[in-house]
Amino acid sequence: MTAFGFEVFATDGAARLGRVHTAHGPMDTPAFMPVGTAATVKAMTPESVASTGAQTILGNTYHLMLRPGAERVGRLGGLHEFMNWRGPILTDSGGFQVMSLAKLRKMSEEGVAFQSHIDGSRHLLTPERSMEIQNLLDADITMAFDECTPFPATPEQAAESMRLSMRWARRSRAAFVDRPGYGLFGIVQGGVYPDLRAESAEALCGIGFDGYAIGGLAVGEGQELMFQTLDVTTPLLPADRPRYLMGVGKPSDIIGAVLRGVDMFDCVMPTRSGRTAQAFTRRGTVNLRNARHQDDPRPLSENCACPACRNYSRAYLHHLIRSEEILGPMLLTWHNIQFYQDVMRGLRAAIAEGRVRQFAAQALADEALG
Ligand SMILES: CC#C[C@H]1NC(N)=Nc2cc3[nH]c(NC)nc3cc21
Ligand SMILES: [Zn+2]
Repeated sequence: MTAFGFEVFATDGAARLGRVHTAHGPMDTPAFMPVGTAATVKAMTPESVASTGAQTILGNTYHLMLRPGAERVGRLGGLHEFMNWRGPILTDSGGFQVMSLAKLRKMSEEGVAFQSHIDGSRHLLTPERSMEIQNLLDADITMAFDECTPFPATPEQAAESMRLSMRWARRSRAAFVDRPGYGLFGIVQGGVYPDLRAESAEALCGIGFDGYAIGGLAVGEGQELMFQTLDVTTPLLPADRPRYLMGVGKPSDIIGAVLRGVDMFDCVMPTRSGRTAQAFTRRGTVNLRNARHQDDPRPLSENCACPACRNYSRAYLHHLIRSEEILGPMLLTWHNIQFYQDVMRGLRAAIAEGRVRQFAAQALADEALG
């Protein structure tokens, strides 16, 4: 059985070309992981997701514990069996979602008591219960249970929140069911305060994790402050372990973070935008709802292998959107996931050839042309 592991094949500055090995197969990095919150990447079949080159998808403890229930997914063979996704699955621990979705939350040292936003049922999430749920889901990569520091937060608030998350990280490590090919990632907290980020990174390294995530960025602090925080955080994390920037981001965020040593990304932008008629292109996003597309016979993108670009015109996509046809969000989501995978493939090739800075400069120049 494969042991969980991470190989670095090449570096270009701080950027790394690597591969994460899991029980359900490899993930080439830098990698973008489509979000599959409720055991589905919205508007996509697993086959269509796999066709884009995506190797790993995300699931969410919070959503799946509420519906259909973690024990039920476990009885049905785990998430891979349940949703027919045969590659690696990373599940978030519930910390972030319970903050953003749950009602009537009550925090304590033990964990978070809350009511379901679906039916008002009462639940308690603790580090131990989050580890149990992610084990029942059979996640290849489990995330530590953390307390998500609100933004903005004072240094005192960020410090108190981060230190609670570090105590929960230790409890997550102790409760994690260690199996060959399965890994547990810690999450660096500390808001936008370099000294707190450093304290958190050192605390996690002292506990020891299979990978290290950076949480609490892309929450409105702006790209420059996000990059500054990365500049002080990634060097403190072990070079032989994957680094995962949670919830990021638009293409220029991802490219800038790869240049600063980040290996893994997830974001709802490509899927959510696909459902709101926004298509990603090298020149920025295109709103297919706009009437200017109604007679445009050209494909969305000349050099994209997705079905939307191979088989249809902008005029047709515009028609589907205006007619509220389900095929519209399906094709645009497929294109957006393909676009993100093409950006990651371009980054991996550029790192392999030692030209990642030129790749980044070209991508930014293209986007600036609009
Ligand atoms: C503070 C903190 C934190 C992180 N903690 C956990 N468990 N999941 C996350 C998911 C995120 N999605 C986004 N989107 C911007 N940011 C995230 C941050 C976290
Ligand atoms: Zn396309």
